[in-house]
Amino acid sequence: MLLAVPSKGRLQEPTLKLLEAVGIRPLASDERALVVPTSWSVVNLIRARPEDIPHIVESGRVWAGVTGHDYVVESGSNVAEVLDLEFGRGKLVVAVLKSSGVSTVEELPPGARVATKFVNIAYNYFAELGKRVRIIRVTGSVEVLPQLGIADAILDVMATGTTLEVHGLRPIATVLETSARLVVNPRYVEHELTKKLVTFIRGYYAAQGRKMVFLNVPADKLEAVLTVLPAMEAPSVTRLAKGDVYEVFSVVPEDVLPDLVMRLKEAGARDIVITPIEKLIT
Ligand SMILES: Nc1ncnc2c1ncn2[C@@H]1O[C@H](COP(=O)(O)OP(=O)(O)OP(=O)(O)O)[C@@H](O)[C@H]1O
Ligand SMILES: O=P(O)(O)OC[C@H]1O[C@H](OP(=O)(O)OP(=O)(O)O)[C@H](O)[C@@H]1O
Ligand SMILES: [Mg+2]
Repeated sequence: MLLAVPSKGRLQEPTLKLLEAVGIRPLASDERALVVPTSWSVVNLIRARPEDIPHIVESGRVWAGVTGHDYVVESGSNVAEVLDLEFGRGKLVVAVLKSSGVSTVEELPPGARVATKFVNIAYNYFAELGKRVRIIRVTGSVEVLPQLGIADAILDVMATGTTLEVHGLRPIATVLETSARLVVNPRYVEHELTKKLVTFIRGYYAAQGRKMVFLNVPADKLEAVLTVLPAMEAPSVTRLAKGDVYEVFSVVPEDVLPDLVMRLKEAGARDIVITPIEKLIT
């Protein structure tokens, strides 16, 4: 399987971190290598620009990739977005200079110049509104153009809003929400290897925010402890080799742990061990 990963920018590091967490470690010999073998021998990474990944995956030679939803829409490529990877979250907005006095897209004058690198999204957005604008294609650093008098508005990614603020801009409309997605060529969505990759990524995300809890409980306290201990199905209970003591373990939400541990101790639990979960395949 060839899997396209961002070669730069905001998505590069979280994508490689996710793949490592799933167990797919790049075995790159050379930093500049664009084809990288991995610890999953059947998976090779292709390092590509995020905006190019939808086209590359649509070609079919590369089965799958990680890129932003905005680039999938912009490309118009026929790829399946099988997972929202929850990073690279932002939204595409139309923004204008605060000093322009414009506060809605409707107030933009006919023929207003809109600078963006998302030309197709912009064209479709304004066409649907029936708003005549002049779209100016740029490749980046869009936010500086209005104050230079080169554009009346921009259509670009906003996350915290800092870049807009710094350039005296105000968002006046949200065009779409975006985040990193696992995109797969439609021919390979049902392939065993794709299913394995999706299962392991889902397993990693399901494990986030959960911990394993192991504890020892004297037999006469077992009932009281079990009423306090949450579980996905039910806690596991095994009798220790000696003494009238049980070992109990369960998967619990991480955020309830501080109160839970105190309640377990009060109910009679002891030797409470808390461990992380690498993956939780449900
Ligand atoms: N500040 C941000 N916060 C969250 N996601 C972002 C942010 N900037 C970009 N993204 C998302 O990351 C993806 C790739 O954008 P990225 O910035 O990494 O590359 P690029 O913008 O194409 O290149 P460049 O950064 O050189 O302009 C896009 O889907 C975009 O929506
Ligand atoms: O709303 P904010 O939090 O300010 O983020 C939005 C900015 O981030 C990105 O910039 P750029 O692509 O240059 O940053 P990156 O290299 O980290 O992706 C994007 O193009 C915006 O300019
Ligand atoms: Mg960027």
